[in-house]
Amino acid sequence: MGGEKTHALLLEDLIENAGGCAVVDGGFATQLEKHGASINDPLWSALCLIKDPDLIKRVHLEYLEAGADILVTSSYQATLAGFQSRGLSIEEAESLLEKSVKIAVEARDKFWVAKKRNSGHNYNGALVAASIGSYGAYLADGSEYSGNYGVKVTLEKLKDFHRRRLQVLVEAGPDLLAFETIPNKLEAQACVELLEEENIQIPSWICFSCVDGESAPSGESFKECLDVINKSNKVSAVGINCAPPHFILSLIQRFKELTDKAIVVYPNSGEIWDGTVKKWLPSKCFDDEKFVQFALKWRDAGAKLIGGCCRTTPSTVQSISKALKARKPVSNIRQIA
Ligand SMILES: C[S+](C)CC[C@H](N)C(=O)O
Ligand SMILES: N[C@@H](CCS)C(=O)O
Ligand SMILES: [Zn+2]
Repeated sequence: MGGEKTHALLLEDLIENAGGCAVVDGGFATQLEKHGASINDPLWSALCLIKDPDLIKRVHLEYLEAGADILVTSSYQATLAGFQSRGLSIEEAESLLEKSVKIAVEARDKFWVAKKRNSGHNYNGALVAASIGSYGAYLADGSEYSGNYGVKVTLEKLKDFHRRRLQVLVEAGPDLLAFETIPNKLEAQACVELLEEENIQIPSWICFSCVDGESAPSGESFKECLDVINKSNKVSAVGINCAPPHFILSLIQRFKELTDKAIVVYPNSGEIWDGTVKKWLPSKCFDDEKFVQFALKWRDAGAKLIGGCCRTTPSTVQSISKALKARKPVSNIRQIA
């Protein structure tokens, strides 16, 4: 069996062992802020890789305790260019990227060793997904929600932007890759081409942002976007993250028509990010109870990976996990070494 097959099975096994639908963690940056971290900065949550790595580990452990089967790393807005513009060397920047994966792996291993000692727990051995935030996240101008990168941003430029970060993250040993808040077809294409060109052997998901409930933020249809992704077997799952929960059900139904890949959804609380003032604005917001009602519908509509994004917390994930795993047969509990 080739390495690629083994790695792809890791995600499939997790979904099966979770009872048919695995739980992704919740708002990572949100939880850092709950603990007092100040991330109003061009590096956003990645600032904590420099300032407070212990807090990153603490937040990962909180999401594991809440029942997350997948931890998404702190690298969403961690980029080589971003770190270098703060005066760090390329070596230091690469080492911070590597650290984002190592911290999550350490948290996962520590948690699992402790849980394995007690029989009767209902946890799965979690996987670590290295976050790869969109180019718009790096720009820090709200363009991960507009998809408007301007005419100068070509396919090659996007591939150049992502390539070295992708290589460093993969070398650090995550279980999978999570492309997040991709706002247009061009960037989806760049991600797919990079996975092929770099011959990446671990599974990945590509998640789009969405601001109208219908299309990618750029206005391009999800059919166009998914046609690009469907061509590659390097992508295991596709979906939506950091969009309002009330958009999700119909998007899952749409995606089911457009792809055979697993569907992953982890929406935000419904608040809207204002990229100019760098604040979450209240909108049609949803509490944990409502989020869970939605999550059950998303599961029934065929989503295989469900979690929360910005403004959701460990309490949201705990509620989702309890609800989604209520039917999980005891014999299915994953016991990996
Ligand atoms: C997912 S958004 C809230 C992340 C922050 C944004 N890229 C910014 O830096 O303004
Ligand atoms: N993984 C990132 C996504 C931001 S949209 C986070 O949770 O902070
Ligand atoms: Zn988010």
